[in-house]
Amino acid sequence: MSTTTPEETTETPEATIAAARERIDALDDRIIGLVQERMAVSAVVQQTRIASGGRRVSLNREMEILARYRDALGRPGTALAMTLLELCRGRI
Ligand SMILES: O=C(O)C(=O)C[C@]1(C(=O)O)C=C[C@@H](O)C=C1
Repeated sequence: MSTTTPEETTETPEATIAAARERIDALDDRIIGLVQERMAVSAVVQQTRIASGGRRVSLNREMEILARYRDALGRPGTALAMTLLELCRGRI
């Protein structure tokens, strides 16, 4: 990651924005890949629990996950965790 600021370079604002957007796009690609990986791992947990007589959903575990995201990211973190959980186990 570059640590130079626009003031330290002769880059135009347009070039700085374009370069930063490329990094954002690359980060978003990685985030989407991680979400898809999370969905696959979550499916293994859910299928294993169902196959052994349990329920698809574990509310205690979801409370832990919500708290973790809230502690790290504040209130929007809770919303993000809820969206991730919906992607991973569907709507409840
Ligand atoms: O950890 C589990 O027990 C899971 O089933 C995974 C997971 C998740 O995606 O994080 C999905 C559904 C459950 O309600 C809780 C958590």
